[in-house]
Amino acid sequence: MSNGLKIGVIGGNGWLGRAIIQSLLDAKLTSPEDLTLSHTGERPARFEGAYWTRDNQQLAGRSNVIVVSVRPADLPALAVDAAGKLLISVMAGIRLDELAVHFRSNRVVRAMPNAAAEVGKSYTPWVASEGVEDRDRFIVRSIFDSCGTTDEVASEGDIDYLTGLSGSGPAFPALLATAMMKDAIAYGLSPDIARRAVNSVLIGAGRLLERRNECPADMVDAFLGYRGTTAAAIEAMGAAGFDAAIAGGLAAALQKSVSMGERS
Ligand SMILES: NC(=O)c1ccc[n+]([C@@H]2O[C@H](COP(=O)([O-])OP(=O)(O)OC[C@H]3O[C@@H](n4cnc5c(N)ncnc54)[C@H](O)[C@@H]3O)[C@@H](O)[C@H]2O)c1
Ligand code: PRO
Repeated sequence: MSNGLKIGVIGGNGWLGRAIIQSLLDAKLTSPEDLTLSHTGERPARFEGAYWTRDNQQLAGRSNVIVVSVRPADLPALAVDAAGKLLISVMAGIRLDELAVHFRSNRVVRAMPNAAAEVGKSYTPWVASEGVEDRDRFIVRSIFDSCGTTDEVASEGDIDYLTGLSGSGPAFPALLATAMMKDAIAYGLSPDIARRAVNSVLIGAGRLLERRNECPADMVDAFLGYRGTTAAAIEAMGAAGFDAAIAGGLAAALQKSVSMGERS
């Protein structure tokens, strides 16, 4: 990335904003001096050297790329003229055409990172408006590569679907782990042992998938083929409606993403 890229993050003290900023700094994509970050309330004591402001128009004036990381419900109160700037929104549900009108920019990108940006492991799909140029695409890819892996996708419909699948995704293994913890404690294991066992399973399974880089179904098939305790568990979970529960959850997230865009 060339020097001189000035990035502004609106909502820079939020959960996702902080994770993106830390990833940018860790990847040395930008220096703190080239960052302008906005906040509400007291000035945050983090990202030393970055310029913090409560004035989002000032942030726009100091930046050539603006990342909007406020809650969708806070968008109506956020008045910023970003004409001539590349504007990247990570807000769930908010459409490209609304972003273009609201921020007065024809170079807008709608992206959907996830909470694993905090550890540089987000999957971030994005879609761009017609005005987005090749250099803008390079910048968007560089920003989200620094947070993990990224793909430009074909349509906003894909982003709505992926908002549930990968945007919300880190919550789902945590949900599975919580169910496993409850069962272990009901069986009589101590909470400490149960937590260590369950967390190790999640971390180990993630590493296995990462190293083998195979389709998860291949891993499931390998366990089914073994015809032991794991196969017994997989078959019982399937019979109890495991796949249907996942499909229902993803459908609910998709519906919510679409409705958030319609309401705003
Ligand atoms: N957290 C996630 O895992 C995740 C994943 C994907 C997408 N998103 C999207 O990212 C956006 C931010 O989510 P979050 O989880 O970081 O929320 P958050 O509530 O933690 O952070 C939002 C921040 O924006 C600040 N803010 C609100 N209005 C502001 C304004 N006018 N100027 C400056 N700052 C302002 C708030 O004070 C807060 O610090 C949301 O739109 C959400 O849909 C979040
Ligand atoms: N986290 C935000 C939400 O739950 C947006 C996608 C994931 O709404």
